[in-house]
Amino acid sequence: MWLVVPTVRVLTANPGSSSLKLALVASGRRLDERVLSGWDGALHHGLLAELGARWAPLDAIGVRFVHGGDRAHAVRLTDAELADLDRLVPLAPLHQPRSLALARRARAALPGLPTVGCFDTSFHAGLPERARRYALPAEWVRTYRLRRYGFHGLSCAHAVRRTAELLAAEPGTLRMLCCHMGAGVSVTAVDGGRSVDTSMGFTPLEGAVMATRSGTVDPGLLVRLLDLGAADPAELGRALEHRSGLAGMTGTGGDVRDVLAARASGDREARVAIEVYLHRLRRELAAATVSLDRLDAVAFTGGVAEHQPDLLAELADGLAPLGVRVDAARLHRPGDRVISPDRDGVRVLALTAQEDLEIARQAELVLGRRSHRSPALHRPAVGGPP
Ligand SMILES: Nc1ncnc2c1ncn2[C@@H]1O[C@H](COP(=O)(O)OP(=O)(O)O)[C@@H](O)[C@H]1O
Ligand SMILES: CC(=O)OP(=O)(O)O
Ligand SMILES: [Mg+2]
Repeated sequence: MWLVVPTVRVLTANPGSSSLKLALVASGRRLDERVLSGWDGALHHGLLAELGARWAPLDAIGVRFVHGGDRAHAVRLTDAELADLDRLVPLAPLHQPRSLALARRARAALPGLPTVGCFDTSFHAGLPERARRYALPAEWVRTYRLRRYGFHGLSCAHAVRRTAELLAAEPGTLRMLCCHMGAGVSVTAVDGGRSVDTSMGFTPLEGAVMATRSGTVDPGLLVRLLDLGAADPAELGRALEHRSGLAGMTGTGGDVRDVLAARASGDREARVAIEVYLHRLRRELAAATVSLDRLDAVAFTGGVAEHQPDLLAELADGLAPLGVRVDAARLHRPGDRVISPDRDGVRVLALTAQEDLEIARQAELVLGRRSHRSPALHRPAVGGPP
C-alpha cells in the first residue's frame, strides 16, 4: 500500500572544496542547478534570495555539511545546532566554514523556510570498531574523542542506490566499493547498504591523494617536520590542506584537467603526480575490498570520474587483481552506466555524483514529508533518520 505524498521542493546546497552546487530538487529529480566552479567560499549577497524566488514555491533548504560529528542522521538547523557545528571547523577547515556560512545566509535570505543539515559523516556512523578506531593511547582517544568518521557519505548513499537500480539488485544484497573522485577523493566499502570501512578518517585529509590535500603521510614525517621547525602546527595544517596533493606535486592549482594537460605536454612532474595519484587510489581500493566477503560492484563517481574516462581507464588498468575491468566503448558513453565488459564478475559503474538528490531525500525525511513506506531503496539504512 502506497501513501500519497505531496511533491516537496527542496533548494539544496553542496559546498565542495572546489565548487558550490545549488539545485532545485523535487520528487527525486533535479529540476535546475547553478554551479559555481572554482568557488572560494565567497557568496554573492543576493544569490540565495534570487534562487529562492526563481525556484519558488520551496518547502525546505538542505545544506551539505562534511562534518556532523557523531550525528547519525540529518537534523533541522537551529541556532544551537549551528553553534555546535561551529566546533567542528578545525576537523574540516576546507568545508565546514563554507557550509556554516551558507546555512546562516540561507536562513537570513529565505526566512521561515526550514533548513536541514545533511552530513557526509552520517553514512559512516555505524562503522565497525575495527575500522573506526585509531591505534593511539586510549587516554587520548577518550579525552579528545579521536575516531575515524569518514566523509563523502551523501555521495556514497546516492551511488549505492543508483548502483542497485542499474544492476536491478536490492541494495541490501550488494557488496560494493564507492570511489568518490572530486577535488576530495575517498573509497568506501559498503556491505548491504552500510559503510564498513572508508579511507578518510578523523578529518577529510586521510587516505588517497587529492587535488590540494596530501592524503595519508607517515605520521613520523609530520613529527619530524615540526621538530625541524619547517612549519608551526597551523602552517603544517594549511600546507597539508591547500598546498599538497596534485597541487603540491605539480605547482598547479590541483585541478586534474590542468595536470593532465601538463602531462600531455611532456611535463615530468605532472606524469609522476598522476602515477602517484592512481597508485595510491588503487591501494585504497584494494584495502577497502578486504572488508567485504566478495566484491559485486565498484562505483566511480565525482567530477574526475564523470569527466575523465581515459583517466578512469588508466586507473582500472592496475586493478586486475580485484577483478575490475572496463570496456573502452562503454566507458565513453554519457550518463550513469555500467562500464565493465560483460555480465560476469565485478560490475563497474561510472555515476554522476548527485549529492543533491540525497540531501533532498534526507531533508524530506527530517520534515516528515517522505513516506517511510516507500520502497527499500529509500530505507534509512543509507544515511537517513530512523
Ligand atoms: N570537464 C570537467 N568539468 C568539471 N570538473 C572536471 C572536469 N574534468 C575533471 N574535473 C575535475 O573534477 C573536480 C571537481 O569535482 P567535483 O566533484 O565537482 O568537486 P568538489 O565537489 O570536490 O568541489 C575538479 O577539481 C577537476 O579536477
Ligand atoms: C569530503 C570532501 O573532500 O568533499 P569534496 O570532494 O566535495 O571536497
Ligand atoms: Mg564534491
